[in-house]
Amino acid sequence: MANGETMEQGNEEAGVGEPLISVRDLVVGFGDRVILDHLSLDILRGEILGFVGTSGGGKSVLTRTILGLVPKRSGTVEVFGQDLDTLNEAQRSAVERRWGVLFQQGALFSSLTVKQNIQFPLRENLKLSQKLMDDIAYAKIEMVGLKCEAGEKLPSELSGGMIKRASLARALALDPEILFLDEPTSGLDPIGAGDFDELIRTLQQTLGLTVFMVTHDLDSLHTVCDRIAALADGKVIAQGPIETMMASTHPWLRAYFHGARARAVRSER
Ligand SMILES: Nc1ncnc2c1ncn2[C@@H]1O[C@H](COP(=O)(O)OP(=O)(O)OP(=O)(O)O)[C@@H](O)[C@H]1O
Repeated sequence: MANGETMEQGNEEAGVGEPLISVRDLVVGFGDRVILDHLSLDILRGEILGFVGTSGGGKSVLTRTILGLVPKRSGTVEVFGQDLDTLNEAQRSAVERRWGVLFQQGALFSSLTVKQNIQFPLRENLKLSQKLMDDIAYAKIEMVGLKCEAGEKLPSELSGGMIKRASLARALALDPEILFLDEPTSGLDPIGAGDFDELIRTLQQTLGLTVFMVTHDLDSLHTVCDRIAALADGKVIAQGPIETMMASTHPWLRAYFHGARARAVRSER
């Protein structure tokens, strides 16, 4: 949070909806290391929230904790107004169907074609005819800007950018309301990264998605994020639109948003 700013003020500033995900007082650690130390954060309906922080600071750990993949020591995580700890298995699966995840490495199944990868969550969660599953897979392939021939290819036959798009298509298979993206543009050249950012923005606007995006990419932060939250020392130290982050006096934020790389990005814009 910027100096003296409350979370509510930050939300109003961004002009977006109510919290879809609320994290309160979250503590996560491994052995005697505390990674997230009483962290609180809201992800608001309809926004693209960029999440930045030092390398190894716990950005992926937060994502994985929200998704229920890492146990927490204390605190609460509410998704769609429900505390995941209080849900039974069926209720939890129902919540999980409402989010899509794009992990850093894409994580496609290497022995399945793109089409089969996209159909994997459909098979796991729904009973659909093969024809309908094919129609859905090709609709998602088109949605992410791939040619329909890509559906028959194995991940090893795709470029890095195509793998990102195919992984995104799989994350969209169940028409999620919220997308979690872990460094979606890492490994892409600047043009590929810019195209991918544009795709995320278009999908967010046309599908009404909420997006939580862990990123180091200053271009993405400037061009597609409605709000940014910054993690340091296990806590969210600032959040708000890019202007709020740029105006922060916190040393890490100053170095990040005003350092040599940041100046280079701004001069290109
Ligand atoms: N399962 C685990 N067991 C032990 N330590 C872990 C585990 N998962 C993550 N960590 C540690 O937690 C810390 C935070 O990791 P995390 O991957 O969340 O960082 P990050 O902010 O996403 O970093 P980067 O920007 O480099 O991807 C790291 O020191 C990591 O080694």
